[in-house]
This record gives sequence, C-alpha cells and structure tokens, in this order.
Amino acid sequence: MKSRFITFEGIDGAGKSSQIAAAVALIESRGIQVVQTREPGGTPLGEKLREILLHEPMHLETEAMLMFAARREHLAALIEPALAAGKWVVSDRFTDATYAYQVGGRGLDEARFVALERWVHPDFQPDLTLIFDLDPAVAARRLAGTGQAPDRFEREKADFFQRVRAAYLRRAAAAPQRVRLIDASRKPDEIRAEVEAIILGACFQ
Ligand SMILES: Nc1ncnc2c1ncn2[C@@H]1O[C@H](COP(=O)(O)OP(=O)(O)OP(=O)(O)O)[C@@H](O)[C@H]1O
Ligand SMILES: Cc1cn([C@H]2C[C@H](O)[C@@H](COP(=O)(O)O)O2)c(=O)[nH]c1=O
Repeated sequence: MKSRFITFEGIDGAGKSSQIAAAVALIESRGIQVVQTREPGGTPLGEKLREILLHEPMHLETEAMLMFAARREHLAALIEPALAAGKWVVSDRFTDATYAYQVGGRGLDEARFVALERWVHPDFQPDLTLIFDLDPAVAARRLAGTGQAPDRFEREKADFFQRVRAAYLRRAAAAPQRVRLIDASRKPDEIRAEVEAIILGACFQ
C-alpha cells in the first residue's frame, strides 16, 4: 500500500493532539508502520528551533523563515526517508499552520509564504489534512484548564485566533480534496469516530 502523509491542524486548544494517538493506533492496527511527529520539531535541530520559536520574541519574517527552516530539516531527515521506506507519517501541524498563523494571524505577505512553500516543498503536500475547527473562546477555556504555562502563541488574544481560524478555513476551501474540516466542539469520542471514518475512507479504499 502507498505511503501516506497525514497532518492534523487547528488553533491552539482545538483538541487535535488528543486525537492523534487514536489515529496512529488505527493505522497501526492495519499492520502499517507509522512515524508520529510534530512541527515545529520532529528532528533534534527542529526541536531546538521549536524552543526558540515558542519562547523568543522575533520579527514576523524571521518567524516564518525559521518555521520553514525547521520544516526543510524535518522533510529531509524524517518525513521523506520514512515515506520512502513505506512507512506512514502523521504530523501534528505542517505548512497549513504557517499559512494560518503567520499569514492569517500575523499578517505575513502571502507572496512571501508562497515563495517559501515553493522553495521548501515545491511538489509535495500532505495526502490528507484534518483541520480541527473551534471557536477561539472555547479553545482558550480548554487551554486554561490544562494548567500549563502558555507559550508565545498561546498568549495571543482572541482576535489573533479568529484570524488564524479564518485562514485555516480559507486553506480548507482552496484544497477540498486534501483537507477535511472537523467540528471540534463535540465530545472526544464523537470526534474520534469521525477522524477514524475519514482516515479509513480516504486512505484505505
Ligand atoms: N473534544 C474535547 N472536548 C473537551 N476538551 C477537550 C476536547 N479535546 C481536547 N480537550 C482538552 O483540551 C485541552 C487541549 O487539547 P489538545 O492538547 O489536544 O489541543 P491541541 O489542539 O493539540 O492544542 P495545542 O496546539 O496547543 O497543543 C486538553 O486539556 C484536552 O484534554
Ligand atoms: C508549524 C507551525 C506552528 N506554529 C505555532 C502553532 C502553535 O501555537 C505552535 C506549536 O505548538 P503546538 O502546541 O505543538 O501546536 O506553533 C506556527 O505559528 N506556524 C507553523 O508553521
């Protein structure tokens, strides 16, 4: 069976990370080897860049370029070799996050985003992307409930997350074959059932 690259996306607190383990278990139950990873991160260098990106103040374009630098390393060192070896890769975020957060949230010039995307992965996109869509007010309450100290992104205000959410919705509308929207306001079990049905339908037919 062809290798697949599946990505999970959404505003902070939408609940995507909670669903990834179940999705990975579903795929593994079919006898497929899965590499679970995340962005920014996924490689030793990427994890160092993640620390900087989540905690150090920086210029918007520096932020966008560092996201793509971490991604270049991630593709070369982990994603591409895993797919070439016949494994599936499930990533907590990929390039749709840069569109949503840096273009949508922060106002990065879209042409700069397009140039970076074309440079770093000109002919490559996820096979399937699940975007967890949720009202930022609900997501903020969920994050507050974790009791964890918020990072530089999680400290952003509601209007930032409204713009991020709207950008995710635009990205979904632009690639309906690849991107599925998940109503993340429901109970975890209901969401898990839909995630499993989407993966089975899109990747195992
Ligand atoms: N469907 C749900 N209903 C209520 N609470 C949920 C739901 N899904 C996740 N949560 C809770 O919301 C919090 C955030 O969930 P999670 O870490 O999965 O979100 P996330 O989208 O991955 O956020 P981040 O991108 O910031 O890591 C956790 O405390 C989790 O238990
Ligand atoms: C890949 C990527 C991520 N971000 C932001 C989005 C989140 O706030 C953090 C990562 O934290 P998570 O808890 O692991 O989801 O990074 C971004 O702004 N741009 C990106 O390209």
